[in-house]
Amino acid sequence: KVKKEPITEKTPEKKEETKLVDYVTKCLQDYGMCVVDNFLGPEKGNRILQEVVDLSEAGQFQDGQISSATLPHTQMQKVRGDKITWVEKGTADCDYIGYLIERLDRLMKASNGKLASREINGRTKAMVACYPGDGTGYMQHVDNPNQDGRCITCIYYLNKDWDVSKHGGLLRIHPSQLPSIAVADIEPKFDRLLFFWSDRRNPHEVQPAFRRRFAITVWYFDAEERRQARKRHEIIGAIAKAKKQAMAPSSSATRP
Ligand SMILES: COc1ccc2cc(-c3cnc(C(=O)NCC(=O)O)c(O)c3)ccc2c1
Ligand SMILES: [Mn+2]
Repeated sequence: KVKKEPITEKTPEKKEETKLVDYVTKCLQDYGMCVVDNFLGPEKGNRILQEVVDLSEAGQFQDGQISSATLPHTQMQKVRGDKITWVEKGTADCDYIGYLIERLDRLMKASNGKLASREINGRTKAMVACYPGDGTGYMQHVDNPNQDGRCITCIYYLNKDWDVSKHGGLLRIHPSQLPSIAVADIEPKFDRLLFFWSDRRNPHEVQPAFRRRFAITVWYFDAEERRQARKRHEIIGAIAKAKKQAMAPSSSATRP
């Protein structure tokens, strides 16, 4: 008697998610980056935007800027003009930002094992960033130039009716994995999700923004790289401690 196999009926959402996982993993493999538009839909997108605007207007953002010490003080060209605040799932008054984090975690968990040899095993909190629109941006940089463990940068944009020709604020990536194209220009559009490898494969910049520009970034960790980074950190800490002890005036020494 043949055992009747249960039909694993995939719900439409399940099918949707599998399709998205296949698209994201293939894109990251082939191009080192991936854009997903209309990720959550307008209702959820608007809820998240409202929470971010409320955070911004409640003065929750701190200056994220790093100023380039090399330039004379007068023309201090800010390396980075964004103001940031960190949000975790469960942060008060951030239920919809929490929902976004939940959806990203699910997507990354489902993508695990399909991202080259990377094993994603954790993430940072969500960094909510606001470029104030004063013409500041972020000079070309690499998110993770020295193997700190972060392997995928994931940015969710919240800017309605963004017109780069008027508002600037373009994200320009100079992908080293794609010699064929010089740059990838990504507009910070509402409900747009962007992934890219956080390491030196993707130097990028935020061009000067002339309108308030919101984004939420989560960095996902690669287990092995994170382990190595922690180990290096511990060794550096141990050396510093040993040095301090060696330099401290030893109590046993008799005062002259
Ligand atoms: C030591 O504490 C901190 C805290 C927060 C930090 C945030 C960034 C960062 C990195 N990249 C971008 C970016 O590329 N944005 C692209 C876009 O918005 O389209 C950005 O906005 C911000 C870098 C260093 C940090 C150090
Ligand atoms: Mn960056």
